[in-house]
This record gives sequence, structure tokens and C-alpha cells, in this order.
Amino acid sequence: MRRRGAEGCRGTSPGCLPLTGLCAVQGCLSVFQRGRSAPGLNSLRPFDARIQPPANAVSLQGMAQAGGVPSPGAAPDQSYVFKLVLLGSGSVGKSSLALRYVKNDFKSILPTVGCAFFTKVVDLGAVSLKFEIWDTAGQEKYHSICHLYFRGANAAVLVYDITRKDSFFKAQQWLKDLERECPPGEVVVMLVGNKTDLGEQREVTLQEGKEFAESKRLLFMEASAKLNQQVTEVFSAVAWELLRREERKEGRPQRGDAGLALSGAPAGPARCCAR
Ligand SMILES: Nc1nc2c(ncn2[C@@H]2O[C@H](COP(=O)(O)OP(=O)(O)OP(=O)(O)O)[C@@H](O)[C@H]2O)c(=O)[nH]1
Repeated sequence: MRRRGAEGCRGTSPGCLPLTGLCAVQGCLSVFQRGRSAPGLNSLRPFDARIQPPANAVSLQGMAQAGGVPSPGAAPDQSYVFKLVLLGSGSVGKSSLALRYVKNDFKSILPTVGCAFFTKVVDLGAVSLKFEIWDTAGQEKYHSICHLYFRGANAAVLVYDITRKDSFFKAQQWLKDLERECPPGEVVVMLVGNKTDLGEQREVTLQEGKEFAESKRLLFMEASAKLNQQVTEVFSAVAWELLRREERKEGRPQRGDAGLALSGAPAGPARCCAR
């Protein structure tokens, strides 16, 4: 979250790359430009990664320029910007979830090359929250560069396909990678079992997903980007949890708990990066 000193994964742990490491992404972002153009995506030019403002540098004005206008009546100090990364194997539906959430659309999308970028402003009553959503490529050949996107992340949505057991195991691997690079408790992690519309082909039971999430103290939901089931709820639950943590840090009364209950998020512990 970029506001008054709060930071997510700062990239200071051994696995995180120094700032210059971003240059390594440029090639892949260029490829992204050639290889992919889904409506609703904000095209990411190679130099965008370099000009990205440092943590704490986003102002309200910056939000407005990016389309993130705070809700009327919200005081300037009640706006937040959070970086959220979408992680998971190829074809589990990361881009589809993002597209559904941001544009309420579902269509055939080419595999992501490098990373795609979305923004979405969430109105939580008196508080306005902007998500910067980094949709990483799930194909194995991009695995090593995906770590670059962990830098500064406040939240991670870890997606698997309920019809593919391998993608469930891979999500567990992604969590380990995240834990290696982000200090425990710094990142809100939501585990999502996508494609519930394909229930007859299910290989991962609801219980398995739930148990794993509970064992790692993650938020958990199943969803269908195709049928638009539980998609908004996934991101809303993350938003409320981020807000709740922020308010706790600031010593304010916490509205987030009620929000979590309303959005249908699990009532259990919502910590992440727990070892
Ligand atoms: N039936 C069904 N298909 C889905 C759902 N979500 C995504 N798909 C399909 O799954 C395929 C992969 O979706 P993507 O959103 O591109 O998956 P991804 O995880 O972003 O894939 P990479 O870009 O390779 O990492 C596409 O054919 C989608 O139409 C869903 O909820 N139900």
C-alpha cells in the first residue's frame, strides 16, 4: 500500500531483486506488447516498470490521473493504493478473473506473456481503495521472472483450477516462493479455486482447498470467472482485509471485520505468509 509509510513486500529479503533487476523485465514486457492485447488491459510499456513511483509516492492526484477518483466525501487521508499480484499455473484463469473483476467480461484470452496490468478502484464507503493488479504469466517458462512482481506487493491472489490437481500443487509452490521473498504477515494472500462451473471434472475438493488455506492461514474462496460467481467477493475480501490491517496499524476502529463477513469471506484467520 502506498500511503504514508506503509509498504508491502519491500524486496529486502535475500530472494528479492534490487531495483536494477527490473531492467530484466523489460524484454518480457516488450514481448507482452507484441504478444497480447486483451481489452481491459492497460498496456504496459517497457519503461513503465522503471518509472513506477517508489513505495509511498502515490498521491491522490496520481490516483485521479489513473482513473482512481476517491468517493465523494472521502477525506484525502482515506484513500489507499494497494498492489495485488495474481499468481498460479498457466490457464488456471488468472487473466479471466481479472478481466471479469475489472470489466465484467469473459472472453477467450491468449496466454499472458510476462505480465499484464489492470487497475480498479474499490469504493468501501468512506474509504476509497485502488488496486493495481499485476497479472503474471503462469507458463513455466516465465516462472523465474514472476518473482520480480512480488516487489512491493500488498496482496497476492493465488489461483488454481479445481479441475487440475497439478495446479493446486503448483499454487502451494507459489506460496513457498512468496513466503521466501515477503516478510511473514506483510502480504494478504487469498487462495482461489477457479472454474467451479466445471464441477463434474473436479479434481480438487472444496475441503482440500479449505484445509490447505486454513493450514497456512490464507483467505480462501472458490469462484468461476466464466459464470461470474464469487469473483467480486474474492477481491472485496482482500480489500477489506487490507483495510482492516491498515486500520489496525493506525489504531483506528476496524470496519474490515464486518466487511469480510458481508462479502462472504471465511471467518477464520486471515494472516498470510505464515511459516
Ligand atoms: N470453464 C471455465 N473456463 C475458464 C474460467 N476461467 C478461465 N477459463 C478459461 O481457461 C483458459 C485460461 O484462462 P486464462 O484467464 O488465460 O488463464 P491464465 O491463468 O491467465 O493463463 P496464463 O496467462 O497462461 O497464465 C481460457 O480458455 C479461459 O476461457 C472459468 O471460470 N470457467
